Amino acid sequence: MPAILFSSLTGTTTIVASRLALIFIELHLPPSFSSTSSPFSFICSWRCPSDSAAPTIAIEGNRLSFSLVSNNRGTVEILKDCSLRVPSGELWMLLGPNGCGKSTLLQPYFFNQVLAGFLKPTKGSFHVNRPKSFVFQNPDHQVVMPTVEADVAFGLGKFDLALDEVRSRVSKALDAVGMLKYSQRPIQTLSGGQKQRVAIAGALAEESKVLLLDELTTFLDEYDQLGVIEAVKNSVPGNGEVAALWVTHRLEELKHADGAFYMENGCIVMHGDVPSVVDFLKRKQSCYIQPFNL
Ligand SMILES: Nc1ncnc2c1ncn2[C@@H]1O[C@H](COP(=O)(O)OP(=O)(O)OP(=O)(O)O)[C@@H](O)[C@H]1O
Repeated sequence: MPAILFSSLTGTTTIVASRLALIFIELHLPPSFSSTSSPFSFICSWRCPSDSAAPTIAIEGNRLSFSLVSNNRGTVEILKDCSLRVPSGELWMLLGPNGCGKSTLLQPYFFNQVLAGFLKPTKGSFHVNRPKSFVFQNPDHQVVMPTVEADVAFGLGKFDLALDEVRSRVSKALDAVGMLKYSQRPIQTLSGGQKQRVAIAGALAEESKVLLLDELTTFLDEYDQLGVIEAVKNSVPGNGEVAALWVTHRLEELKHADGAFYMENGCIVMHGDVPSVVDFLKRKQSCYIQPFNL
């Protein structure tokens, strides 16, 4: 690791350990999972080698199901037969009411089989391009280093890079999220949205091909929300290199996406381009609103 960037390392041992664990996972686990107990563990046929115009699929899931055994409720089905695909170069959003399974669906894509028997899908198969990165809802759970540039450089410690290369990647990533001028700033002086942008820059510096984003803007005001949206859009520039799947509750963010999935009760009940999903959601809302005569 570039020691010069880490010279003022302080506490936050737990978060550092988490980041190191994520690096370990990324380095040691295969990009695909296929449940051996599944009748659906076939190789997905979304990719068609003979069709050169077809987009590469960066994230794909086939009939994923996930159950937990609960002490008082027995077996609880959290995900039921969920299939999805996100092409490279596109940003897709994952929407749905609280508790419908959005975060659980995102997690298997990131953790793969690492938690053996915990977040391993009960049925189904998936594949995610690599490298991939996960950005959490609360940036305080992710940023660990004392300064902005040190935090972005943190994940690069797993590569054997020359210091010049580290500096170049850090600058490029910070520039992409509009944070270059904050390179030397102590992390604790940043707003929530600025910290989120630093976390996204960390993923970009690692040249991640897939960004898994969980409710990035939940704690942010409108200004920071827009900064984060801009950062994500710049990170998925449409050149087919990076794909993002973003869990959100904020319907106004949909207009920034290339497409969306809508979940209810563990199932993906609708997916498509943004106009189709907006239309679907409007029809759903009118069912709630009409009885109140609003
Ligand atoms: N480890 C667990 N043990 C028991 N139930 C769990 C566990 N993890 C998730 N669940 C349940 O699974 C369901 C889906 O949770 P999940 O966090 O994926 O929902 P979500 O759609 O992301 O919700 P929110 O929008 O509130 O973040 C919830 O009912 C949750 O209580």
